[in-house]
Amino acid sequence: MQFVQVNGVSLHHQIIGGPGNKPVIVFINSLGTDFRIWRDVIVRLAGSYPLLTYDKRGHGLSDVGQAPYSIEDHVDDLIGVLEHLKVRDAVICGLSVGGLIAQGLYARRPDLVKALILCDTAHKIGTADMWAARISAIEQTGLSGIVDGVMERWFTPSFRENDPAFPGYRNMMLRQPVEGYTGTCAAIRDADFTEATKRIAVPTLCVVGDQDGATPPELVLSLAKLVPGARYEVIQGAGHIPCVEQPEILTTLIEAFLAPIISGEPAHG
Ligand SMILES: O=C(O)CC1=CCC(=O)O1
Repeated sequence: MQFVQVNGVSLHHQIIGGPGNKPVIVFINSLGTDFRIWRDVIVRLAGSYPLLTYDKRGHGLSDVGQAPYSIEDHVDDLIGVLEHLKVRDAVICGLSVGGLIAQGLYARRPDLVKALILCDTAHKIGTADMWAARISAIEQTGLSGIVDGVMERWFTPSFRENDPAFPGYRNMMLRQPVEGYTGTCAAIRDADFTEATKRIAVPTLCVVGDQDGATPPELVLSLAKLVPGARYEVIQGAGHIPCVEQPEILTTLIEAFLAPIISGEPAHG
């Protein structure tokens, strides 16, 4: 178990070593999940790249700290983890709110970022009213009152009906600290990277599940169009969390995106 104290909170993370001449790939999880969602991607990439996963504050085994949060709080934490581990020039792979944190990291500390993988995310996710309604529903009913609606956005009907892993991921959401969850809803509500994304100057892959009910393909395409030269890919047979539902396809896309960057060839959109 690896823990680091940054900005007054203890953050749970995991490093899996890899070749010293390759950049570290840093994975940032989504709202209501912990870093176990990356497991089936990590096992496929292990040995090829150094890999870092962590639980953002209010999630997993990390402390909750003082909620509500801003995206900048989450960015500060990530900077703290990267500085503690002396990681620079990393490939930052963020899912959903993790993608907002990735965009915020690039805006603040481009020196830490070699490339971006923006997975099922956007420059702006949802509306202020939508997030206010979700926070208020949770205050009345707890996470159990919203979990079924969230699962419909996270996973395809086939995964929900047939995959033995589904109940485990439902449990994962239900077991997140309520304050950490609503605190991060507030951070998403207030985040807008529409202007910042236009200034991204590192190779960027935008990828989305074809059945994503939270950040649908059209929204992720609009993100990809904002980022100069970004590559856009749609994963068939996945909802909002392709690292769980289609890890093989996502890993192949990540490897294909990174290969020319690592070998020094130009990456195209
Ligand atoms: O909970 C959802 O609807 C999906 C989601 C939105 C932002 C995030 O990180 O996950």
